[in-house]
This record gives sequence, C-alpha cells and structure tokens, in this order.
Amino acid sequence: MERLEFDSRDALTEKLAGEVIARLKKAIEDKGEAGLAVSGGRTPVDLFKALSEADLDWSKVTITLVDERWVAPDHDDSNEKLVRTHLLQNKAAAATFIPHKTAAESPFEAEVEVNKALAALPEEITVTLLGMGEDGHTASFFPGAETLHKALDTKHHADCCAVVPKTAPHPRMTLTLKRILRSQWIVLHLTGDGKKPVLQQALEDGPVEELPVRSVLKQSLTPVSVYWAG
Ligand SMILES: O=C(O)[C@H](O)[C@@H](O)[C@H](O)[C@H](O)COP(=O)(O)O
Repeated sequence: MERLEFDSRDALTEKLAGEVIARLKKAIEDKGEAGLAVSGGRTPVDLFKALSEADLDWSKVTITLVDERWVAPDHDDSNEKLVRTHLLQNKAAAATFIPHKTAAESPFEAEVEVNKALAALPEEITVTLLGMGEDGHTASFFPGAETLHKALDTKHHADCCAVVPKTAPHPRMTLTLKRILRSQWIVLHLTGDGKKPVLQQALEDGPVEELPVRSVLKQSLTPVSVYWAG
C-alpha cells in the first residue's frame, strides 16, 4: 500500500488530480473507456473542481458514486448534488453519470434497479476515490450497521446494497466491497489531523467490523494508495 502525506491540502489535490487524470487518459487510450467512482462528504470538493477542468475525453468516462444518502437529489446531504455541483461541470460535464438515488422510498427497494444501472460501468473501475470517517467507515461500510456483513461479503453477487448507519444520518446505498475491489486503483483520500490516528489503528490488525476501512487497507487484490494532508 502506497502512503503519501502532504504539507497542504492544495498540494494533495494537485498531486491526486494529476494521478487521476493520467489514469483516466490511459484507460481511454487502452480500452476506449474509463470509470470513476467517487465518494461524497466534504473532503473531495476541491479535487472535484480540479478534475472538472481536466482536458480529457470525458465523453468516454462513466462516473458513479461510491455511496449515496437516501435523500432527494436536491437535498444538501445528497452526494449526487455534490457531484453535479462540483465535478460534472466545465469539461467533465460531458461524462456519463450513474446516480444511485431512485424514486423508491427506501434503498432496500432500489437495490435491483441501481445494480442494473451500475452494469453500465466498465468491468474494472479505473479509479475509485474513498473517504473515511473518524469511526473508521469508508463508503457506507458503517460499524454496527445491520447489513455491513452483506456490503463486505466478497462472495455477494450484487454491486450495491442498502445500509442503514447507526452513527450517521440517512439510509444509504453503497457499492459493495466486491465491486470496489474491481477497480484498477483505489485511493483513500483523507484530510485533517483527526483521521490520522484512525488510519494508524486501521493499519493494525483487528476486526474489520470494528474499523471497516480495514476491508480496503488489508487486502492485496487491488492497489490502494492513502493520500493524507492535515
Ligand atoms: O457519503 C459519505 O459520507 C461518504 O461516501 C463517506 O464515506 C465519506 O467519504 C466519509 O464520511 C468522509 O466524509 P468527509 O469527507 O466529510 O470527512
């Protein structure tokens, strides 16, 4: 696992944007298409803005969310709103976007429909951008969530599943670990001093259910990089 620490968030954003853009371009060159899965939250906003300006053939890129809060797409907590506001702008507006939210009352009712929609992604997602909460969750793999085991089950057939966090608002739809691991590169994008000790603890051995980010850090199937700035 590659671990990079930066003196500033701007330096991290510049380096990570450059890496993501280079990989998207290479995938388009090699395969004629690229896939990008992005997390929500506060951390990725500046990265999204930088990526939106990138000079690449965004019409060949399919973007989806790593996870979504089950709220209306115009709700301030919506990751779809975050992506449409900051990433699907400028040159990146030409990308294809696969949202998770449907008209269904609950994400449980929408699992089959969203799973079908996710089939439009390339078999291997070029880059999957993950965040992490200070409770050690990533994606919507929340400690103590009833369906956490399903989301982490790498034999689970579906690409997404519903999760109801006990420690965060809104029911969620999340990519499963199995789908996240079918990526060419996974980046854990972290900012803030509060996340460093959690990362350190997650790198130590322990139950994945306690710190679900371990499911991504302690696997050897897919290359993972950690990008951190204070
Ligand atoms: O929908 C979400 O909330 C994210 O996908 C989630 O996994 C996020 O990456 C972490 O909670 C970190 O969030 P911050 O970037 O706001 O710290």
